[in-house]
Amino acid sequence: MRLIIENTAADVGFWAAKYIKRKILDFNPGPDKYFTLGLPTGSTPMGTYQKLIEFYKAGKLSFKYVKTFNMDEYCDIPRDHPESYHSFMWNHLFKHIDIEPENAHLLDGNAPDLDKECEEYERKIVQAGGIQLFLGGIGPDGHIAFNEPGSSLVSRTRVKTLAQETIIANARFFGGDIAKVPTRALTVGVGTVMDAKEVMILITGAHKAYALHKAIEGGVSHMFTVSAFQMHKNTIFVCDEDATMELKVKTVKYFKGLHNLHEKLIEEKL
Ligand SMILES: N[C@@H]1[C@@H](O)[C@H](O)[C@@H](COP(=O)(O)O)O[C@@H]1O
Repeated sequence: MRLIIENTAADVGFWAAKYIKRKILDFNPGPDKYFTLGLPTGSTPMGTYQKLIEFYKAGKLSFKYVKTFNMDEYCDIPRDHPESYHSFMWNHLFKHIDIEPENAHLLDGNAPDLDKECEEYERKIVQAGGIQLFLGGIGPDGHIAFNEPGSSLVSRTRVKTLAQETIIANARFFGGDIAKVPTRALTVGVGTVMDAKEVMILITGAHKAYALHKAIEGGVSHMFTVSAFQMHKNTIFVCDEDATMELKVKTVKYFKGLHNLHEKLIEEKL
């Protein structure tokens, strides 16, 4: 595991975007070789998306040969609802870059047969050659995607009922009205994300400090699904100073000592 500690949430977004750019460029995608990127929604990745858009606009990065797979989508709200994850992704990323719309995959939370929709999604990921890099955020209860506490750590894409904590956390996007937050969602499983070649999880803010502590210093537990990534060969956690508040001094010192090594991961190649 790597833990990258940046000063601010904005620095986290910049670091993550530079890492994604570096990975895509190194992969050298083309018509016969698409780079597959897993993506989250939420406020945490917004800075990363903004920087990716800037790279695209500056001609430093293209998404023409990139396929994306989003982690999750609400059920029971229309696709064009302003708070659907479809709307979020189009507004915050896809409409600003050169990705082909058919390459930007999102689950359909209104599909007539939700189980079939989930099975199909898994099949599409396999067909695309698996995910190269899965970007994720976490909920304050340590959930990844919508894998709420108690989710199987080998779960696949499926329908989930949201935990009360998630509904409360997400009410801010629905005018603060808990009754308006959907109670079900489709989500990739922990196992689906674990299959990715690499996983990068962004954690920012003091309100996520306990979650970061549990994610990397606690044991692996299905009650804290992000902890599963302790068992993944290639996981990078990127956090800001505020999120380190519950970590041991020893942990912080160790990873800060690796700063120069971490900078090499995002170095621009000439
Ligand atoms: N399903 C999403 C998660 O994928 C996301 O990581 C989490 C955190 O969101 P935020 O980044 O806004 O804290 O929110 C939702 O629950």
